[in-house]
Amino acid sequence: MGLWQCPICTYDNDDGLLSCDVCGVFRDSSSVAANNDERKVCDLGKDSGASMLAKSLFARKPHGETEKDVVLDKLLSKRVNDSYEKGNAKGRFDALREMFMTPKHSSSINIGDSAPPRASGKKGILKFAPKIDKTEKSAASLSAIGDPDQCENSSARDNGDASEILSSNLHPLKLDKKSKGTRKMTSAAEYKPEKWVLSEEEGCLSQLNLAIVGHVDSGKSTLSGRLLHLLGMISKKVMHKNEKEAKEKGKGSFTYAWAMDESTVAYFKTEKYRVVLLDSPGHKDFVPNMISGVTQADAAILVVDASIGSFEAGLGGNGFGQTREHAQLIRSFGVEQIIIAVNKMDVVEYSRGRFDDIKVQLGSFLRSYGFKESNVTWVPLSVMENQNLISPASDVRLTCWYEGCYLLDAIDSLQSPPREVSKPLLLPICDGISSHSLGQVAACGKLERGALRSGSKVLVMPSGDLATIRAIERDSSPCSVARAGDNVAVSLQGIDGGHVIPGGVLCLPDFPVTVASTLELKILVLAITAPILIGSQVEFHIHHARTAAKVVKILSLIDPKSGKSSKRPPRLLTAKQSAIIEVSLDEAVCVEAFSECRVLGRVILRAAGNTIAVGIVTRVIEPET
Ligand SMILES: Nc1nc2c(ncn2[C@@H]2O[C@H](COP(=O)(O)OP(=O)(O)OP(=O)(O)O)[C@@H](O)[C@H]2O)c(=O)[nH]1
Repeated sequence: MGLWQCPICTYDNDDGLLSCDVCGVFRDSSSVAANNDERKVCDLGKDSGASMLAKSLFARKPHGETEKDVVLDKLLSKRVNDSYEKGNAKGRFDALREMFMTPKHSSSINIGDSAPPRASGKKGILKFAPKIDKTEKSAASLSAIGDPDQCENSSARDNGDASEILSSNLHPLKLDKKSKGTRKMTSAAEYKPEKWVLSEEEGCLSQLNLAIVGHVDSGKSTLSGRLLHLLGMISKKVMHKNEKEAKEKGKGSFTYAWAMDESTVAYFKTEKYRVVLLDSPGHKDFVPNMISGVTQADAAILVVDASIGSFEAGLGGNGFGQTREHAQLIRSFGVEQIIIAVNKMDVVEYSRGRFDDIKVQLGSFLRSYGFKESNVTWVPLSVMENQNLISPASDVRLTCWYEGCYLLDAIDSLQSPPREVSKPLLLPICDGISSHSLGQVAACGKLERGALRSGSKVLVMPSGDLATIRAIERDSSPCSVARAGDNVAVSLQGIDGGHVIPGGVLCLPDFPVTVASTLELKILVLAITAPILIGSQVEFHIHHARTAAKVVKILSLIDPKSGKSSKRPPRLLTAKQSAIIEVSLDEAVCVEAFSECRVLGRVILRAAGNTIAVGIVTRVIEPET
């Protein structure tokens, strides 16, 4: 069978196909063999422009199945995965869920109680496999997207006082759509924090939310498990059980990884920080969970496998490496400080040459993604042989050339992330847990702004319902006050559990966040193979929310050098382009323009299992009423 090349994405399609298998663009009818299908192509080809191209995406699906159906099916199947493994929540939150959900505990557990929950955390999950370019242009565009000053020049302004706040359905849980007519009452600038908000707890270490990311099998879970073990956070009993089980299954090397999976805690203390680990398995199928986890990260450890071939695979020579993709996603979510843990150095005999080579190769990618050299720390280590983890290395093959810091030292050298304690409360919900029998509801997530304490009244968005904070838990222990930066589980009173959903937000009643389904975005297109068109269906991610969305307008291209918008809107977007587009979401989300609130203004677009663009919200467009 012959081939024909798509004029748009240049993919070589089998002769029998009427439209491009990759981007859906119709084959030029003049070159199609004279058969029955030819008439169909010509008929459809009477339509013109990008909308016709978009239609072709639907035309090739069998049995009337539309592209949208396919996207939604994918979303649904992914949600099934998500429902049992949350990359961001780790043991504490899973424990809460388990306590509420298992009959064994349901009669006795009260999350307001002071007893810490017994946990059985599941391994967090994540993955994705976009092909990402390293060109200077992409770098410039990406930096521009992450730079708030450059965002100011967009047409964007939040719709402010006139915003009507709608309840909405958000994935993965369904919420009845209803308008509460909630209105913004006060501008954030008018917020005056109460005294208790600003009075710091004495002797309390500041919390550092540390994402652990990297290519599949690079050793993330083994590293996390071993760190927790070395720092005394895993009991001998649990370790013994894991060792036994791992040996029985002939997988002795997984002892530490399993310890991480079953750890009762996923945090430890250093001299400077209470560190919460956000473990993120590297398989590409779990990137959505990784995105949710990374939105909470203050800094990250990117684990790379030093073995010959594995490091290269992680860089994506075959198009499926997660090392680069994870690095780029982390950066696009505002994480600036990164530790590169060059693991499995034992496999390469602790070779200095190999370490330097990895530094050169990966370093150039990191720079192109906007990481400053001063914010990147490189640590050669072997988790298996316990070299350079919580104390200086002892193996002479490493000590003979390496004099830098060990991993724990590198973590303590991270700069304390700025905390917006004196701003109005903002807690994006990464997980909601409810027990109908007990009438209790809990929300989990990182406090991004402000503070909360037991007894405070909060607004739960997008439903717009009021609830009262009943109890707060941090690091598996109850506390009366939590502040910006803390990762907490909060039990709520007076609210229907179905309204506390991942992607929702807890905020102050006088400072509700905006809820909208039509947004203007500034995006950087990654190394896609199919162009983005008007009508393209995408999977839209924003903080912990995700929903299907459609590109409804491509407004302008942005010149990577000048940052200026083109006068004429382009018909489609290809790899490495930066553009302003408008998207319409299937479900409304809690959102603010990036210039107003970074954490609610960063977005990622995915399609067919790949990340196709990263960007920011430049304008929240009022939903039609
Ligand atoms: N030789 C050697 N093997 C290691 C080292 N660290 C981890 N491993 C092995 O690498 C394999 C993968 O480790 P994991 O911790 O499961 O890797 P991961 O990155 O969490 O994997 P995913 O969750 O699937 O992405 C296991 O067999 C580990 O025992 C190391 O320092 N040296």
